[in-house]
Amino acid sequence: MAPIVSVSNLSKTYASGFQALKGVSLDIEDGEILALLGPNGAGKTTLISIICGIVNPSGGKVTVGGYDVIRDFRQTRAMIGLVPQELTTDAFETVWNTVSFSRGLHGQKPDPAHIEKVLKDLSLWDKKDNVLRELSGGMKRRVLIAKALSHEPRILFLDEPTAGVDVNLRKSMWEVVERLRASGVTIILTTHYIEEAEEIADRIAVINGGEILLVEDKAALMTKLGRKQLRVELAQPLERVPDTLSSYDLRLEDEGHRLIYDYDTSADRTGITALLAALAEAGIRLRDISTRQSSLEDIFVEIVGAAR
Ligand SMILES: Nc1ncnc2c1ncn2[C@@H]1O[C@H](COP(=O)(O)OP(=O)(O)OP(=O)(O)O)[C@@H](O)[C@H]1O
Repeated sequence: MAPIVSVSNLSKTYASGFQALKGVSLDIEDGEILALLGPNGAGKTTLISIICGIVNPSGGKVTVGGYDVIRDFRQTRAMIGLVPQELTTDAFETVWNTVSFSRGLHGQKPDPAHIEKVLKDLSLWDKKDNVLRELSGGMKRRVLIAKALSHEPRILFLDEPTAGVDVNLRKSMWEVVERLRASGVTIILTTHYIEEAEEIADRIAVINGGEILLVEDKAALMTKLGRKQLRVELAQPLERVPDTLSSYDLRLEDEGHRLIYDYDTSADRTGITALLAALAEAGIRLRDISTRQSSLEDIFVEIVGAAR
């Protein structure tokens, strides 16, 4: 099936001369939840702003549902709902009017039944006649989601949805996201919380310095999570890994004081027994041994660090 969003060789240089995106290519599948993970300033907001038609690219191409985001702006914008980081709506407008107006802005005919459903789904129904400035921060965030869903988009972008949000709201937001996914909506969320990506995403893309470093199924990343590391502290530092141990994929750390061996806990043979025997045979004396489970956090730090 053709991807619902296709980004190819996208670049963005801001007027200041800063290059925020450097040849980004990414396909987003219909119906998936993709987490776009990256540190501050990585280019996440720039990327989704271009897909949503808010920021113009400097080069490259983006299609949404087969339409070009620049040439066919109306069609692509109608398919997309965007939940921005901050609320910029009129503080004196009511919840009902704000959300209904948003539907109209996207060229859709009024549909009070749909607006009612969206407000009920987001537990905002009893606040429908309140003006926005009377709402708590968490409720305002839910209004942002309601606005983004007002025109029944096929694709929903959530930019840092849980920054500064309490645990309860976070949970209820994930329930909403799950329901939307079940109804066939494609969801892209940006975050720098790794646990968040781990919890909810089907696929994870890591972006840093305006470049996509990795796009992978979460399940595949989880397999990497299943990997462990044997850390051998040496009595005497080694300058390099001896040739007799070259059949093992070993790394030296801490100026030769530590040997690192990565192994798969689910494999029939981890290779640990043979490795320890080989170390003894090579006359290498050990001071200590420990094992460590790698996490998505480690993988993230590793790939972002390696790219620097
Ligand atoms: N209008 C602009 N003019 C100049 N530089 C900009 C502009 N908007 C963003 N940038 C720069 O582009 C880079 C990427 O910004 P972007 O907002 O896309 O990052 P982000 O990954 O969303 O970060 P965060 O996690 O902090 O929201 C940053 O270095 C930022 O300073």
